Amino acid sequence: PPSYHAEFAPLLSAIEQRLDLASSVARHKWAHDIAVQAPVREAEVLEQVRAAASDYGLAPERAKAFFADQIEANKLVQYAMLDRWRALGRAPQEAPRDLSSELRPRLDKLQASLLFELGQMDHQPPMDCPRKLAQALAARTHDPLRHLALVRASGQLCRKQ
Ligand SMILES: O=C(O)C(=O)C[C@]1(C(=O)O)C=C[C@@H](O)C=C1
Repeated sequence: PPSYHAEFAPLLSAIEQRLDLASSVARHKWAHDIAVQAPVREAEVLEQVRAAASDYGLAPERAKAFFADQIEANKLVQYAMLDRWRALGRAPQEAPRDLSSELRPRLDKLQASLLFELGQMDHQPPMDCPRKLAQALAARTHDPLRHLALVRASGQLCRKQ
């Protein structure tokens, strides 16, 4: 049993929780015909994590780079979902959840656990990080989009500098 990559589990779970909101964000953007890219909001998120970084033993630039990857992964999933819905000519029936009153606050709430788990990992970096991470990602999902999103989100995990 591949328990040797268990050390990645808490951080990857936190990453996945944030990615799980991407399709709801895309659903809102489809309903209101809003662009995926929201530069002002991105700058706000990155500034928030820079400011919070030291509470988790992280350098501001490390926290920022990690979150820039989370945002890129989120957009990857959003673009993929919108592409599917355009091809089908419709999105799922579910009522869209509101971006500013519901979804962004939920994304904000996940910041703490992501920074905490990144801090834990950086405090004790796994040996042979890139290979173990790849194995952990492979074991985590068989969904191609989800796998790609996780690869993007963890792109700089093993590169502390
Ligand atoms: O808040 C949004 O509009 C999102 O799409 C979420 C998010 C993020 O991952 O935080 C992703 C893309 C946007 O450019 C800004 C922020």
